[in-house]
Formats: sequence, structure tokens, C-alpha cells
Amino acid sequence: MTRIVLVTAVVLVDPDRRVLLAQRPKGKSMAGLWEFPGGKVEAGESPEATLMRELDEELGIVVREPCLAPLTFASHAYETFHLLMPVYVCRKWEGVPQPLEHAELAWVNRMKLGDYPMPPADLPLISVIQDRI
Ligand SMILES: Nc1nc2c([nH]c(=O)n2[C@H]2C[C@H](O)[C@@H](COP(=O)(O)OP(=O)(O)OP(=O)(O)O)O2)c(=O)[nH]1
Ligand SMILES: [Mg+2]
Repeated sequence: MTRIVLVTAVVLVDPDRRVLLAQRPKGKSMAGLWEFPGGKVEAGESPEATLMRELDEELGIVVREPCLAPLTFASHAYETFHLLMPVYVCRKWEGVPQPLEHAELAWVNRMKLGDYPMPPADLPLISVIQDRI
């Protein structure tokens, strides 16, 4: 039996329909790969509360809960845990995203998402984003 780790992530979409990717920093697992901002759901937290906290910590932006819409999810067996990751979409926030905890940020044309190396769990998300964003 494997441990399920619940992580929430968000696809931020700008007015030009570009998507924000964030590069995992040195020293963390999967360093250098491009992910969607977010993080682990902590005890007592709703998934939406996690996302609002992580977006403040990681990017320095403020997102209101009604601006988070469910998009899809990822389910992936990593070696040491099983990732279950609800993915939201958000088109409205306050502030300008900054790489406060990532190596770099990139606003990416959704048709170019495949050019950015991502964690294996994220690969099935690309076509969903391309079709639905
Ligand atoms: N935020 C985020 N995490 C992802 C994505 N894809 C993916 O496999 N993950 C994995 C990486 C981590 O193992 C886990 C949660 O990421 P996190 O940002 O909260 O965790 P972390 O790297 O800080 O982990 P840790 O140092 O606290 O142990 O989910 C993604 O698109 N976004
Ligand atoms: Mg994170």
C-alpha cells in the first residue's frame, strides 16, 4: 500500500491566454522541472485554502476563492508516494507573480507547454489545458 499525498495546483491564465509555469529550485525533489504553482494540503486545510496560502507564499499574489475553478486532476504513482493533485484554473488575482520560492517563472503559450520539462504527473495535464483553457 502506498501513501496518498494531496497537493493542489493552479493554472494561472493571463489575458493573452498564456499559462504560468514555475521552475522547481535546486535542492528540492525534481529540481529544474517546470510545475504549476501550489503545494501540499496541510492538516485542517481545505484544498482551496492551501492554494490561496501557497500562491501568497510562492508568488506573492492574492487570489479570492470564487476565482478558483476546478479544471482537472492528476493521479500519479511516484516511487515513494501516490500523488493526487486537484488542478484549478484562475484568471483573476491581485499583484504580479514573483519567483519567491522558485528558480524562475515563465508565461507560456499553451501550445508550447510541451517544450518545458515537467514532473511526470503533469504530462497528461498538457492536452487538457490546451483543449480547455
Ligand atoms: N506544486 C506542484 N507540485 C507538483 C506538481 N507536479 C508534481 O508532481 N508535484 C509534486 C512535487 C512534490 O512532490 C509535491 C508537492 O509539491 P510542494 O511544492 O508542496 O512540495 P515540496 O516540493 O515543497 O516538497 P517538500 O520539500 O515540502 O517535501 O507534488 C505541480 O505541477 N505543482
Ligand atoms: Mg510548492
